[in-house]
Amino acid sequence: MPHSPSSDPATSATPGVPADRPAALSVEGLGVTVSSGRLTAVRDVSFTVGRGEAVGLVGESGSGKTLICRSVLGLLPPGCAVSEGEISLADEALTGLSRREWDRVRGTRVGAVFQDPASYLNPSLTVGRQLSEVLRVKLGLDRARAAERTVELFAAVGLHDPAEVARRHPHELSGGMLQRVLIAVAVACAPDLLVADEATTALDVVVQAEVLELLARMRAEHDLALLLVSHDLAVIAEVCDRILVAYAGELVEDGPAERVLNDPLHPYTEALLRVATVDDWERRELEVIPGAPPEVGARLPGCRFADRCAFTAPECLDGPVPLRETADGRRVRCVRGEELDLSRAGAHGAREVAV
Ligand SMILES: Nc1ncnc2c1ncn2[C@@H]1O[C@H](COP(=O)(O)OP(=O)(O)OP(=O)(O)O)[C@@H](O)[C@H]1O
Repeated sequence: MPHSPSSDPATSATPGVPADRPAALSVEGLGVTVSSGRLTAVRDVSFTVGRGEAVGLVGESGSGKTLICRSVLGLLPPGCAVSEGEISLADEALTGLSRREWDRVRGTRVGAVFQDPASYLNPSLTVGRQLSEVLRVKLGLDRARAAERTVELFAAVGLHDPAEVARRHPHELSGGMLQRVLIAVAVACAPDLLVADEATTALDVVVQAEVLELLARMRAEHDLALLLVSHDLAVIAEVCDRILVAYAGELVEDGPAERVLNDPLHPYTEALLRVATVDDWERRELEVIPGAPPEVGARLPGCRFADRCAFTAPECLDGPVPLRETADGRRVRCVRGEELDLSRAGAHGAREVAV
């Protein structure tokens, strides 16, 4: 059974979470340093994912998406660390957990699926054995019950002939099958939250659609919250209720998917959507917006997007720009956010975009 929130869950008072949903995940003022603390790669990141909600995280390469996900999973690479902020599940603070406590939380409270499933599986053990071990260690099932449950879970993620699949080693399975195995491992202990970082990127279009459908089904059946990172805006648009836009290590926009996609408030979001040709979902990847984001850790006088933005005014350089809430409950990190009408035909958020 999924865990239920404690008596004092984060609630609708938290920006971004709909009134009827308690938060499954809250991230408050997250900062992440890289290069052994010398550079700040993620700063002032605050967001929530409500129970059963699917939240997409988008942004150019290097904007900090993976560091944010790995902070939530307690899996930052060597040399990287959470330097500021709080991360909590509905009823449990995660910041500062010991390695042992993280091992308990991962799998039971939070599951993860990444781009390259093979690298998260042991090549010398059958996939059935690997899932059975998780069930025995995390849920205390005995050998027979764990083996039985493994086959049930493989069937639940749509693997045909699950008993036979359980006897195979990772190299005997296709990429789509491996991703289903990893999803089975990730949801085996009924976590509240699944973090999927480019989980469908390496799959062909048909298998990608099947895996997305599987995630949607898991979410509906188990009230699972999803934090989904993808370069593919079509994937985000299809799956997510809400979209977070990251730029240069900060969140610059947070709002309902439909509003963010059709009426963006931040010039970066508008530029991102335009280069991805919002109406043309066949183009799978975001193209690069002309110009370059600031170097990791660069200290700038104001908005980090200012030198690529067509709307920069003197006030944009008057100190760090906070992520502020708008009248309609969205959030934007732009001093001119509500004054600009970016939905107008012909509005251009970024300079020098070839038309
Ligand atoms: N292990 C590391 N050591 C040093 N710098 C790192 C490390 N991991 C990430 N960074 C830096 O932190 C910034 C954010 O990286 P991150 O991987 O989170 O970006 P991303 O948005 O996920 O990019 P992509 O879409 O390419 O995966 C990048 O500039 C990156 O160079």
